[in-house]
Amino acid sequence: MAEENASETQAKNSVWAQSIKVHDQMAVVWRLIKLARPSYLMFAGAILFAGITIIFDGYLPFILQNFMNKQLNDASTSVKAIVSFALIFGAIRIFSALLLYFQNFWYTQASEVALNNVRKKLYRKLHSLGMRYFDQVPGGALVTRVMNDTESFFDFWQLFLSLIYAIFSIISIYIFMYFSNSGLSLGLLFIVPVTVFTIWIYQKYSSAVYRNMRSKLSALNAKLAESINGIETIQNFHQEDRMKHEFADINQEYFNARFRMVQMDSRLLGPMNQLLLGMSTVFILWFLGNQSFSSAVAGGTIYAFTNWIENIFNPLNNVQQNLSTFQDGMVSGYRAGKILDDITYEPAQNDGADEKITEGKIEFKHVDFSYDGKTTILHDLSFTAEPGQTIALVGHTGSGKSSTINALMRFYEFQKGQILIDGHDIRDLDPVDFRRKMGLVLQDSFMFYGDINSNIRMYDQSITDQQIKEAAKFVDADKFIDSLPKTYETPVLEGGSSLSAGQKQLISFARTIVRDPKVLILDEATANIDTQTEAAIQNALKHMRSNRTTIAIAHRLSTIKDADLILVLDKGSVVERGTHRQLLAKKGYYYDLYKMQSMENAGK
Ligand SMILES: Nc1ncnc2c1ncn2[C@@H]1O[C@H](COP(=O)(O)OP(=O)(O)OP(=O)(O)O)[C@@H](O)[C@H]1O
Repeated sequence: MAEENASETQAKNSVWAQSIKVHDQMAVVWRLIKLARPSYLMFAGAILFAGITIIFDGYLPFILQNFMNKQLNDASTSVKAIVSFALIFGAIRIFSALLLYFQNFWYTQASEVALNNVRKKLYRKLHSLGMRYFDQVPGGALVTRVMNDTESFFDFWQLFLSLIYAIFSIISIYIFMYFSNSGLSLGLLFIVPVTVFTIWIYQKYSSAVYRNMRSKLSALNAKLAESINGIETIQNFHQEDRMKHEFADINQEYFNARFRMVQMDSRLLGPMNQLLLGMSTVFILWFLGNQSFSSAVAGGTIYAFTNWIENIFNPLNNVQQNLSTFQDGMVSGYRAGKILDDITYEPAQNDGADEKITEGKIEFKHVDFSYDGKTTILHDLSFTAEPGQTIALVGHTGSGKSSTINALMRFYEFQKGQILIDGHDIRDLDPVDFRRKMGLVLQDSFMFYGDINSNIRMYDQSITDQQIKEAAKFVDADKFIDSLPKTYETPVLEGGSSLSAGQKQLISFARTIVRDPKVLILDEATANIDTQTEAAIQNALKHMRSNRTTIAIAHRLSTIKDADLILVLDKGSVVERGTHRQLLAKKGYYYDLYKMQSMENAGK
């Protein structure tokens, strides 16, 4: 029940469920036009061709009218006159078909180029955003925004063309009709307000139905993502039936929403247009019939007017059928705009920051840190790591160990105090040098699609194969790599699912050490690793730490007994500090922690 409420709340909170204000819609339209900037020239060319096609569409019935009224009624007309008419008519048709081809080709091409640009722009923007942003927006939602939402921009730009096409068709056809029969053309103006009204009504009702449908689709996607991501837990806790029922319920709601949409489209659009077309034709026949009592009405005029009227309704039909695209474009544009306008950037360095890390001395001076600017997580944190020293951070879960690393690595901005490296304010350090000299090894090392080589080299071509082998040897990863059939060329899947947790750790050690960092930051793995690999890892860590300043998060206190300084954290404050011996002698917080772990280990 709680789960159902959660998905309902999610559906209600989705952008689809909320109507977007007219002012915001205009801003989105303007943004979508601006995003298409790299394709302006191609769009303009396609629109120009569309303009010429429109004029031909209006002109052809006019020539036919003249032909029928003059040539066909004139007994003295020559074969030459008829053939030249046919040639002109045929040439215009062929030219118009060619223009249509170029118009479609250029416009679609222009939309593709614009789409490509938007995707690149969004991706670049995501990489400029800080961790704080990713804490707030789920990864699945971002994939939808960069991939699916941008697809609807494509349709939106197509709709834009059909709209321009329809407006210019109507104007041009009315001009031709006016020259053919001014009274009748003015009478037919009634189509314009009626059509605008129909579109308005349709838009008003369909937008609610459409938004409802899209919010159900979002909920359905979310349910699917949840089932795939949580498949292990679902199977483990026998949740399959519950998930199946919940999915079936949301799927049914989506079906119902789609059904309402189809019902509405088929009720409103097609029949309404047919009705209007019928009424217009009746009006033409009535008007010309009436006129024929006072003066002769030529057959060509009737033909031309019925043709023109159809030429007005065709593009209108096109626009109406794509109106749901407008809703799609609005919401997608709104969501993409939110990413592009987001200012949750990575913490910035000071202007002209170019100081380099040379020794690796680290100082925290009265640092306060908060993720959201409201709850302070680290309070008045101070410590110094002299070059080559190892500082260990210990404490219960949630005590602030990872947060200390997050502030030191500049993943998040800290609010108060100072962090100095080699005496320089951390904000004055050259960002490229900073990332290269600070070697971070996380608990969960991410593996990229490629092979072991590329995962160690990380696409830095200045690193040689020899250096990769030396780094692997240094961290004791060479033995397991050499035992694989393809050694360093062994393929690695995204996430490293083909490797064990310990092997991934060793590769990530090699990845860090090959860059020869000045400072090592370790988040000790808590994953269960077999004793042999564990010994290899501990050995590698010892090796890596020698001659490097190391800040290590230690979950097992036995691994940091030799640290130069141990900081015991509790609720973001240092409650004890000293060496292993000093802290044991104190018989305080650390002593209790150590005792507890020793007892746990003895019990195993
Ligand atoms: N990205 C985040 N956004 C907001 N609060 C966070 C974030 N990460 C951690 N916190 C909060 O900061 C506090 C300290 O968490 P931190 O991850 O630093 O603890 P830790 O000592 O590393 O814990 P563990 O040993 O479980 O990894 C916790 O209260 C946690 O809820």
